Amino acid sequence: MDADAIEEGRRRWQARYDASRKREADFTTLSGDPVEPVYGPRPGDAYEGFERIGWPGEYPFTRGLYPTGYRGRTWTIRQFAGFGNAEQTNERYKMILEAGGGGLSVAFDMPTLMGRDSDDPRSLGEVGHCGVAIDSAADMEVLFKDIPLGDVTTSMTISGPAVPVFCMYLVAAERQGVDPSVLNGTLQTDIFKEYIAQKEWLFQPEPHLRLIGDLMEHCAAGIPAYKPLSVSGYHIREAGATAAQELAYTLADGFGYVELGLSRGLDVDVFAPGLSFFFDAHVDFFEEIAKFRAARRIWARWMRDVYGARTDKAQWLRFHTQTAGVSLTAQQPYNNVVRTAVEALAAVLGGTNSLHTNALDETLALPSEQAAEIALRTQQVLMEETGVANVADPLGGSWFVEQLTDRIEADAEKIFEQIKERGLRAHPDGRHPIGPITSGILRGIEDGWFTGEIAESAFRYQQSLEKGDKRVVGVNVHHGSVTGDLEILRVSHEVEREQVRVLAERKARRDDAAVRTALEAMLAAARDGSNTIEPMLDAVRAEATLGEICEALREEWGVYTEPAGF
Ligand SMILES: CC(C)(COP(=O)(O)OP(=O)(O)OC[C@H]1O[C@@H](n2cnc3c(N)ncnc32)[C@H](O)[C@@H]1OP(=O)(O)O)[C@@H](O)C(=O)NCCC(=O)NCCSC(=O)CCC(=O)O
Repeated sequence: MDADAIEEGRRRWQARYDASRKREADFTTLSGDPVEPVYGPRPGDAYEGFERIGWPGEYPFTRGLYPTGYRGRTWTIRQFAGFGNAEQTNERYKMILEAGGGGLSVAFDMPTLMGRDSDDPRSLGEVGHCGVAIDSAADMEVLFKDIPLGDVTTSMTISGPAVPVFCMYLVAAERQGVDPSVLNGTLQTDIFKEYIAQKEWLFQPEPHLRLIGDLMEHCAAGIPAYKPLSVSGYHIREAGATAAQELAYTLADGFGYVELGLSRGLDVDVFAPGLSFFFDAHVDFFEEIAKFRAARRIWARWMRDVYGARTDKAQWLRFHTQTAGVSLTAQQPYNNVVRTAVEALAAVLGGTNSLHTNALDETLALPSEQAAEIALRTQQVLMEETGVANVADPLGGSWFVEQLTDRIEADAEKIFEQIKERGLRAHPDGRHPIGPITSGILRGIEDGWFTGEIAESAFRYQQSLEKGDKRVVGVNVHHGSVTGDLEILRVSHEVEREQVRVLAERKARRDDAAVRTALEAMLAAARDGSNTIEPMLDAVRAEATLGEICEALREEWGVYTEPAGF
């Protein structure tokens, strides 16, 4: 790009920056020297390929979504938490909010993630263990007791049974007297990554996609700020994918949901802002920063050029980041604080919109209160002390980071081609039921391609670790203990007994006939193709349990068994 065009862009950015609201904060270095809100080429210099880098707040958004970067608003500190019953988790949420957490993020226990009630024999031993147990709207009410749902953005990490759990959240809001249309938050929902990596699905892919389409329709029509899909690379990366695979599979999944929305006749400029993303911040500092920058650029280009999005918001890739659980070690666990800080810094330099920092004890158990607090404070140290929130995309223009960004983008584009090819194998006539990327994803799930590719990457990494080419302190180098014992959070089995008892009591009190009628109406909608959300809401209002709703749908739609493969 020639120098004049760069200057014109700078002036455009400056005008938008001047017109934007900034935080009341001291934007100088520790020594008191002023810093600019963003840096670019020296005035008068040309810069080849600058259109790929650009200015913050402008297409292709490589440097961030807002002209102000974090000067307008810092990222959301959103710590993922949940354990035991709704009451215990509610206490933890209040502690997080009092300590300066900016939003909530619900971790559900395994039975809830699988759409099963706490009294299901298959839930035995798991109730309240890796997250909070939620059986019905009544539990959801307790979970958010004294937390005004209209004022706090709430993320819920659930995908198989996302839609019924979302209905419980809506009903809890209704019972607080909050108008659902003002709710703001995020539901994970992303089912593609379940088949690809995390493996927590309820049905075949098609009925899941149908439910997701219902949810997108419902939110686009009536809950404009809510993000019904958090397209997640985190679990793909944690399963062993490389950075480029994480990026490409996740963005492809995002394209799949765009195709789903379009196939339902929704307006891309209306529903696309409801898609947000969730990435892993692993420990290779620069590669991660490059990944985040490439993610925004690829998404904006595809949204504009392939799917016809016209507004900035529909071209924006907004993302939450979690530091890499898989990088934490049980050996010398206090070192995990350092790893997490470095990973969090990469997320921030990559422009994350929201961040979870893992606690040092998470390889061993759910975080203790003390470990959870250190994790939260890690973000606050970055935010308040280091000056990283003063300048947008401070590594933009670094030869290394720009080249890494380009390379990861090119790798991702190659993977999109492979996915499209798989779609054509499934539909050689080019007539795709939902869209070309969706066909490729579904084919890649069916034939185990994604799983195989990830397994291959995980295997290669493990080999290099075992050979000593890759080094991890306390694991294959620098052995020995630097710390004493950790105090681990243990969730008592009493939680399960109590949850089962309360559930039985609630079931005894409710009107069973009303539950049956509501479930029948929901199944009728499932059969006739109309939107399932309203009848599901009625079932939830009647205190139908999560297990009852999911079981009814399982019976209707059948279950999914992964093809065997190696
Ligand atoms: C979009 C995100 C990513 C972030 O939403 P947030 O509300 O926190 O932040 P945001 O939208 O970026 O910002 C809030 C509002 O401020 C505005 N805003 C932000 N920065 C601004 C700036 N500089 N200038 C002007 N406005 C600005 C935004 O446009 C938005 O307004 P408007 O709303 O008006 O636009 C959302 O989807 C989210 O919260 N995701 C979290 C997902 C999550 O927690 N997942 C946990 C998974 S845990 C998991 O899966 C477990 C893994 C495991 O351990 O196994």
